[in-house]
Parts: sequence; C-alpha cells; structure tokens
Amino acid sequence: MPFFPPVTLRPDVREHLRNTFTNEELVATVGEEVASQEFEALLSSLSHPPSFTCVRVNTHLAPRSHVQELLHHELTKQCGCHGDDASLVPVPHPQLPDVLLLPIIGPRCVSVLGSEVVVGAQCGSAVLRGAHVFAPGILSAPKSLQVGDAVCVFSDVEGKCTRGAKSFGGQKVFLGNGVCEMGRHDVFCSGNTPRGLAVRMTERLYATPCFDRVLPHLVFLQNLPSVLVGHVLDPRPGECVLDMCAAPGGKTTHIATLMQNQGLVVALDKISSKVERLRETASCLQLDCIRAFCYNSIQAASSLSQPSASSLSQPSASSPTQPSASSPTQPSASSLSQASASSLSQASASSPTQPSASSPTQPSASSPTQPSASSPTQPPASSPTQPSASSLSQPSASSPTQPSASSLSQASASSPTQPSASSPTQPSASSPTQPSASSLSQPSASSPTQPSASSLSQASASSPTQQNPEQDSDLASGPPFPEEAFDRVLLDAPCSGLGQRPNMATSSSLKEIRSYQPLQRKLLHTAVRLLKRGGVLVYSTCTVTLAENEEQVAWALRTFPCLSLQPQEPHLGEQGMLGAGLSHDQRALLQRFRPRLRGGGTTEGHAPTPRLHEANSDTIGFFIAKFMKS
Ligand SMILES: C[S@@+](CC[C@H](N)C(=O)[O-])C[C@H]1O[C@@H](n2cnc3c(N)ncnc32)[C@H](O)[C@@H]1O
Repeated sequence: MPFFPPVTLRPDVREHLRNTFTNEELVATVGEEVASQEFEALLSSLSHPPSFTCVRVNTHLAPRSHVQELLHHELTKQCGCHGDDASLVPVPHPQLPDVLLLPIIGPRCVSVLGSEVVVGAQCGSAVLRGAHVFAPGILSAPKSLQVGDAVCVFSDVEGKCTRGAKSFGGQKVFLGNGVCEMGRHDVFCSGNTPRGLAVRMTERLYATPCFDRVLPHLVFLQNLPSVLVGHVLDPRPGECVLDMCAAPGGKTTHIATLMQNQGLVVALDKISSKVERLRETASCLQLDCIRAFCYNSIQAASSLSQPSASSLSQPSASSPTQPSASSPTQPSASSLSQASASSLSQASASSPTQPSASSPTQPSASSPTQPSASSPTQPPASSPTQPSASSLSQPSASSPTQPSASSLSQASASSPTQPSASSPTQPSASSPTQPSASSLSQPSASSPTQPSASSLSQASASSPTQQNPEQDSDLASGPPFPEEAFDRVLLDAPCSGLGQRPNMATSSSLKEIRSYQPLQRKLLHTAVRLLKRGGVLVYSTCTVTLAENEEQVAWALRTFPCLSLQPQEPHLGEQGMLGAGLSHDQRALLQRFRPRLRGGGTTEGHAPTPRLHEANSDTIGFFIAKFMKS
C-alpha cells in the first residue's frame, strides 16, 4: 500500500503523462484499465524511496568483498548501532560485480515527537534517503525553536509553505524525528543565507544510513540503473571513451574504473562548476585517465573534419541543424596533453562564455534533471558525502535523485536523494580502516574491473579499430574533436528527470518537459558523428516519458541508418514501452526501469526488509538503449 500521496504534478503535466501511459498502441495490447492502473501505480511509487541504497565500489582501489566489510564496520560505528541492524548490512548485488546494496526499511511506526519543522519537498526527498536537514532546507519552524530541541520533521508536499513561517497547515508528510543543531534565529534571521546542519535526524520513517564522510574514495552512491549504464557501455582498458553529459561524474568515474584507469575518458559538461567537481571526484577516486572539459557537447564535433559517410544522417523534418563546432573559448590543445592526475585540477577548459546548449524552450542550466552547482549557502564542510537537505529548500530544478559524484566539498542541491560518496576530507590511504591505495591498486582475480570472458570473446566483433597514441593525446587536449574519434560514446542525456525517487512534487512545466526531446536529438547527432565505425553508443535518461526514450530510439534508427540496436548485458530492466512504433524485437533490446512499489506494508509495527530480487525492479525510473555504428 502506498504510504505517501502520489507525486504532485502540474495538471497539464499529469494529463500529458497519462496520455503517454495510455497511448493507443499500449491500450490495444493491455487494455485501458490495466494501462490506467499502471500509470497510477507509477505516480504512487515515485513519491516513495526505492527498496535499496545502491553503493558502487571503487574497484580501482579495492575489491568489493573488502569494501563490504569496511562499509559495514564504518556504518555501524557511525550510527552507534548493533552490527545486526539490517539497514546497515551491505549485500553484494548478484549480477553487478561492483555493487553493494543496503535495504531501505520502511515505512516504520515512528511516533511524532517534539515541535514541528517543515522542509521543502527536495529536502524531504534527501532526508528519506539518509540525509540530515541543512538550514536552507527548512521552510517553517516554531518561534521558540532552540538548539537541542527535539523536533519532528515534515515535508511540504505541494510547495505551498512559505519560508520563515512559524507553522504550516498545508499538505505535508512525516519523515521522522531529530534534534536541532540550530535555533530558529540562526536559520531565518541571522542576516546571511543560512548554512550548515540544522536538524540531526535520530529516528527515520525509512531506516537508512547517512553516508556522510563514509569511505569517500572507496564507495560512490549511485542509483542502480546508473551503475548498469557503465556495464552496458562495457568500456575496455586502453580505449577512448567520450561521456558527453558527464557531470557530476558518476558514470564517468565508473567508466574509468571499468577501464582499470587505462586509456582515455573524455568528460564534457556545459556547466563549469560541475566540471570542477567532477575533476575533484576523479581525483578523490584516484582515476587519472579522465579529462574533463566545460563544453557544449552539441558543438563537440569539429567543423573542420569532413562530414563523412559516418554521419549518415538522413535530413529529416525533425532533425535539428548541426550547430557550428568550435567555441572561441575552447581549451588549448597543449594545455591538456599530459595525462596526470594533477593536470585534472588545472585542465580547466571551462569557459564562462561557453555558448549555451539550450534550445529556445530549454530550461536554464539548472534543469530538472541536472544537479545544479552546489548551493553557495552550503558550507564546504557540511555533509560532503551526504545529499544535503540544505541546498534543497528551494524547489530548484535540480534533480532530486541524481547522484552527486562530486560534492567533494559541498553537498549538492542537485543530489538531494542521492548522496555522493566522495569527500575532499577523505582519510589518507594509510588510515587504519582504509586499504592503502597502493596495496590495492592491482585488480584482484575477482575484480569486477576485469573484462569478463564473454565480453572478451566478443571484442573482435565490437571493438573498434586500434587507437593511435597521437590521436589519443589530441583527444585528451579537449574539444572540438574530429569525426569518428571515439571507441565508445555515452550520452546520459539531460532529461525531464521524471523517474527520480523519492519525489514528492515536481514543478516542471509541460513546455519544459517537452523541450528535452529536441535538445537530446541535437546531442545524438554529435554523438553519432564522433563515434567510430564499429563503436558503441549508449543513450540513457532518468525519465519515464516516451518522447525522451523509445521515441528517441525510433527517431535515431530512422535518422542514422548506420545505427543498429544491440543487446545489453546484463539486462535487468523491462523491455521498452509500447507507443513509439518499435517492433517487439527492438523493444526487447531496450531496458526500461519502471518504478514499482514493493508489496507488503508495516506488520505489527515492523516494516519488512526488502528482498534482494526487488533491487532490480523497485528503482528510479530509467531508460537505456545501446547502439552500434556500422
Ligand atoms: C543527467 S545529467 C548527467 C549525469 C552524469 N552522467 C552522471 O552520471 O553523473 C545531464 C548533464 O548534462 C549536462 N548538459 C546539458 N546540456 C548539455 C550540453 N549541451 N553539453 C554538455 N552538457 C550538457 C548538464 O549540465 C548535466 O550535468
């Protein structure tokens, strides 16, 4: 049974989604009633957290089994709990060799205690996934609130609570109890924008640990389908891989890890502050094969390179014109040719004058699926690895569940429900509880970073031509790039983010939601141009719309005859949704994650622990397509 009300959407957005989920092709197959029920179930599941917290292990530095033990130890120490508390016991994912899962247990019977503090919906989402409450997240608090007071924390559901209110009678949901670290005056009246931890959560509706400063260079919090993307892309050591929309860097760092830090991963993002954080994350995880640049990826293919047969796009009415290539502010080639960890922090190709990729209807930089740059109100020291409830007081467009890879010095507003594991304050490698970086740098026999036998056996079929070292260093110097330069391209596209969980309310307008399809097509054009023949392109989104997922696949197959859909390994999601005119076989090659609430509710005051098999279905909404270019 759903515990929270379904996610609040604008009425026209809800109607638009309902039409998508009851489209003609779908209704003709499953019937109107089933389609409608599934749509309502989807909205209910979105407001609830998934069944598991997914932790990706940095297998570049340590094997999963080792991190499993360390993590259990660290979490129990931090929580001051018994080691047998199920929410603190990491369990290996059966199919993903670098993933540990921790059950999120709830909703539990928790009594409402103390004075009432109301937080914004995004802050509430972060709290449901383990965060404490930071000052900017608080909307309402009683007049007399003092440090040390016991409080009950509620989340505003409809965005109606005004900041600074003393009480709130609107629709809200209970999240748990905590203790104040700040009084009302510090939160609302101190003259400056509030910063820092305001309420330390002590008893949560959903039991899940806080990952603040927990093994920052060994674990990375990432939603399960996002980790899957790296495996589906299947990068090999020594290859050149382009991550076109890379920040905060969850997938970039995973790709580099799977490549055993050998080869080149070029990461582009159009927001410079995010690129800086990505570099910090790469450095924290000791992955020095990553080169990150602030760049509009639509323009990442050099206009000097001849449009070859590779970019075999058919001019179509819907195909946007190719943007001009290079920006006057592009980084100099020479500045970035040395592959050293230190160069990561200096290799700033960032340009404040970078042209925006936004289409006319494109929301601003802080689009709903994108982590915005860290809130300036967030102190560097606050919860570096935890999704900060802090920066979440404003229903910004930032993605509520998008993992913040970076957040090295700042908890990101953008990742309210997905904490980042990285921290600049990480313990040294020689810390007694940490394996030394050097001792662990060799992948063990069981290391998931080793290409599997099966993947190796296919290598000749799918592995593009051998890279030329000279070209490697050209690519390392940054965009724009010549055509057909990369062995693999990941387009983890900016999207409407409607698959994020938990999400109590989305303020996105229909116009905003519709603006992503043309933007994604422009990015796909560049992706195809930059991919080698025989190379692999993975397209992914964290949204549930047909327009940004199956319709994009159908469009790409029509527009680029050189592209063909490929099987994905492992295949954990459902097949693609009906409604975009794809064949059964084509849909079977896609992975769609449609959030589903697990069954079972609170029994005699005890919430059941989720079962492992639910980890693959009770996830955020997500979509993955894998293409090869011939
Ligand atoms: C879904 S997020 C990427 C998440 C990232 N792949 C990860 O796993 O951590 C989309 C990103 O695309 C970036 N973006 C949007 N439009 C872009 C463009 N034209 N060029 C480059 N980056 C862009 C946004 O700044 C945002 O960080």
